[in-house]
This record gives sequence, C-alpha cells and structure tokens, in this order.
Amino acid sequence: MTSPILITGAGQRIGLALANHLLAQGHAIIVTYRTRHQAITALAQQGAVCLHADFSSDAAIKDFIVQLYQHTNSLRAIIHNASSWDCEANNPDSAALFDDMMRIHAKTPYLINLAASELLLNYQKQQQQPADIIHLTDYIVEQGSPKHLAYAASKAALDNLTKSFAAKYAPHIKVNAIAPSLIIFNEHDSDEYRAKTLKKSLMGIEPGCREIINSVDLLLNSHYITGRSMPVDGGRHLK
Ligand SMILES: NC(=O)C1=CN([C@@H]2O[C@H](COP(=O)(O)OP(=O)(O)OC[C@H]3O[C@@H](n4cnc5c(N)ncnc54)[C@H](OP(=O)(O)O)[C@@H]3O)[C@@H](O)[C@H]2O)C=CC1
Ligand SMILES: Nc1nc2c(c(=O)[nH]1)N=C([C@H](O)[C@@H](O)CO)CN2
Repeated sequence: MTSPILITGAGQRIGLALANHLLAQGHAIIVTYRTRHQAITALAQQGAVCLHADFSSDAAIKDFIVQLYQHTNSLRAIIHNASSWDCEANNPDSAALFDDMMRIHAKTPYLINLAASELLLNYQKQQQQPADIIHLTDYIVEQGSPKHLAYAASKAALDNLTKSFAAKYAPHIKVNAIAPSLIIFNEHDSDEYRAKTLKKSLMGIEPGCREIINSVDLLLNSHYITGRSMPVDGGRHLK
C-alpha cells in the first residue's frame, strides 16, 4: 500500500484543494476535518480516509494521533493546514484566544510531528527517499499584526518549529513552511476589505489555491530543500 499524505483541516478552501490535487496525482490521502462539510463526503467517495479531529484540547490532539496509527503504518508527508484566523476584536477573553491560537497553530503540529516521526521514517526506509512535513504559516510572521496578535505569534512559533524539526529530523525527513499572504478571500469579506487587501501586494491579485498547490508540489519533489520558509506573497514585502 502506498504511504498516504496527511492533510489537516481539509474540509474547505486550501486544504480541500490540496486534497483533491494530491488525490488526482494518485496519492493516498488521510484528511482531518472539524466540520463535516459536503466536500468531506466527496473526498471519502474518492478513497480518502477522513478522520474527525477538533484540535481544541490536548486530549483531542492525542486522540487523533491514536486514530492516525490505527489507519496507517507509514506516511509520505504531513501538511499542517488546519488554522483559525481569529482576532482580538472578536475575543474579549485574550487568555483563551492566545491558548487557542497556540494550540491549533503550534501545539498541534508539534505533538503530531513528534508522534508521527516513526510513520514518516517507515516511508523513508521503504522508498529510500526523504519524507516531508509542510507547515502552512503566514507572511505576517515577518512583521507581526496589530489586529491578529495571538494569531501572528502562533504562526511565528510554527515558523520556528520548522527550523527545529528540520534539524532534528534530517536527513530522512524534510521540514519546510509555506508563508502565504492573501491567497483566497473569505465569503464574508467586504468589497472595501478586498480592495484594501489587494493593494497590499505588488501583484495586486487574489491568486487562488493553485499557488499553494504549486508550492507543495515543489517541496514534495525536492530532495534538498529543508528548514526553509517559502514566501507566497505577491511581493507584499516590497510595498
Ligand atoms: N486563505 C488565505 O488567504 C491565507 C491562508 N493562510 C494559511 O493557509 C492555511 C489554509 O488557509 P484557509 O484554507 O483559508 O484556512 P481556513 O480558514 O479555511 O481553515 C482551514 C480549516 O481549519 C479548520 N480548523 C480550524 N480550527 C480548527 C481546530 N481547532 N481543529 C481542527 N480544525 C480546525 C477549519 O475547520 P472548519 O471547517 O470546521 O471551520 C477549516 O476547515 C491556513 O493555515 C492559513 O492560516 C495564510 C495566509 C493567507
Ligand atoms: N486560517 C486562515 N488564515 C488566514 C486567512 C484565512 O482565511 N484563514 N486569511 C488570511 C488573509 O488572506 C491575509 O493573508 C490577507 O489579509 C490570513 N490567514
């Protein structure tokens, strides 16, 4: 059996686009979902293993790891995509927001990476090529955010974990990050917000999921890139 690729938070948007792309390439896929969107049923019909996981507690993260080992004995890659773009304005309980942001963006990848290394190494032994861990971070790691302070800090923690895990797991497992700025808007985004956001990058477009798919393909096909963060940000750093 081919070693599956694990994608967290694949019920919608970028995670779902990645799952459909990798399935179409012939990969076996394991996805986690919190809300059972219709898309999850469609992924299951295409042969994906779909595991419910709400990473809102340490126990839930640990329960997922048990589930994962019940479904496979090897992994080609792990793509940590699950995320909550939450902000201080919507959360009067700052302590809870900080904990939630750190748990989904840093603690969940940290605990899964530590627990699943055996599965990734089994792939490397079988195929004699490195396995992969890919962290979806955020351009905002470079500059912080006055409106998403806890979110940005948690993504910065994930960026740092990229370097630590790369050094810890080399040469049998590569660990990289993809740091996007705007990729796709949310349905509720106002015209005003969209216009303002498009002006933040040199390219001035909403590029869509294809940009992340291309970046994931590049990292999976490399045997040499590790410990790096791939910026996918339309030249936002030069505006
Ligand atoms: N979209 C963009 O323009 C940008 C995206 N990124 C990053 O790229 C990645 C994908 O972005 P996008 O597709 O917009 O992500 P979404 O905001 O659509 O979230 C992805 C998934 O994460 C799941 N999720 C959220 N919280 C939890 C939790 N506690 N436990 C389990 N799953 C959870 C959601 O589940 P549910 O369906 O139940 O809500 C959702 O399906 C993210 O890491 C994001 O931070 C970075 C910069 C820009
Ligand atoms: N989990 C999410 N993280 C982020 C999202 C999102 O929709 N879900 N969106 C952004 C923005 O597009 C930002 O990059 C530009 O305003 C950031 N992170």
